[in-house]
Amino acid sequence: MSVPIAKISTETARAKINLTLHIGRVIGDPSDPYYGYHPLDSLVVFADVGDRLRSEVSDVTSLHIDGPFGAGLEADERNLILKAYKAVALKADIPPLKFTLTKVLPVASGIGGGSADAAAALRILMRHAELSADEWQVIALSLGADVPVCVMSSTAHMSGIGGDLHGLTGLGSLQAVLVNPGVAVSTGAVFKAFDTGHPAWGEVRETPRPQLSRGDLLARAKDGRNDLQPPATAQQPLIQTVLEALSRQEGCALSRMSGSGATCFGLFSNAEMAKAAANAIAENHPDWWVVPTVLGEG
Ligand SMILES: C[C@](O)(CO)[C@H](O)COP(=O)(O)OP(=O)(O)OC[C@H]1O[C@@H](n2ccc(N)nc2=O)[C@H](O)[C@@H]1O
Ligand SMILES: Nc1ncnc2c1ncn2[C@@H]1O[C@H](COP(=O)(O)OP(=O)(O)OP(=O)(O)O)[C@@H](O)[C@H]1O
Repeated sequence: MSVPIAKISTETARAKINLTLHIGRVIGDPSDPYYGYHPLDSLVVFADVGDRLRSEVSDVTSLHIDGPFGAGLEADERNLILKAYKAVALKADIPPLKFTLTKVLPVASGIGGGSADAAAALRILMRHAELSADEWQVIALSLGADVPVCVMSSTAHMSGIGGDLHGLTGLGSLQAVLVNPGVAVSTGAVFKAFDTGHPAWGEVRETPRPQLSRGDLLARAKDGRNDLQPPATAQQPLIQTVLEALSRQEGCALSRMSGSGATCFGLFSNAEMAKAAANAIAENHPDWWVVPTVLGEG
């Protein structure tokens, strides 16, 4: 059975938000394939804001980037979209594709923009190549720990180093505001600081603390935390300023950092309160990226 080929494809690369992120002790066994990585346990939701990726069957594979955050990103072979293409091309016969990425999400900001772009590219490539579910999973994880969950792009419990996924349905949605203060944070550096900074951040468990397995999204979020927030804030104190700006807003039920930062989210009782909070923060900080959004739908 051959895969039906669409000449033009489009995908949205939605922002990934770690409502909770529990981290365990670094994998210290050099014979382990995930040596140097950390076991994690996370409740992941997706926002209704994201990058847009378009592809068109062409004579040669290329990438063009535009959009508000396009200038901060090179369109060369280091880009995760071209890495995804290359990884699939090693396994299957795929046509050259001309990709256009509209970069809406800030780069290196804890909301998986690069991972979501790679995942969007994989979803497009799935229309051009027939590989087994296991092969797609191996390719996704080889591109980044967040890529498999971004391929799913729906509410999930994530464990292992990021590749063990369990989809969660019926948990509804949350009104939220995302805020990034315009400072890039290196994921690897924050994990390193997490390792070396103890006991300042508390004791590191060998396996990460499990998630609450009942209740709605807000109850589950409130039960957990982001273990990377203290080491990231120590590296980038502006994160604390963002968290305070969010928690000061009327109706803010919870404020927390996502991923390795620096983007933080605030959860609000309703859409009006989220919009009012976003307007107030944007007015005080015109240089910050501030977006009211819905988390967990679709
Ligand atoms: C922090 C999270 O965003 C939470 O969702 C992810 O775990 C990070 O996912 P990602 O950005 O796709 O990460 P990768 O590109 O695979 O790894 C970047 C770096 O983060 C560290 N890393 C990442 C994932 C993990 N489970 N343990 C780690 O220690 C490693 O030092 C690695 O070199
Ligand atoms: N298409 C892309 N978009 C964004 N970053 C990319 C892309 N391709 C490669 N990168 C590189 O990947 C790195 C991480 O980008 P990304 O936006 O996924 O980080 P992040 O939001 O911190 O992720 P996480 O939530 O997984 O920690 C950046 O330093 C960037 O240079």
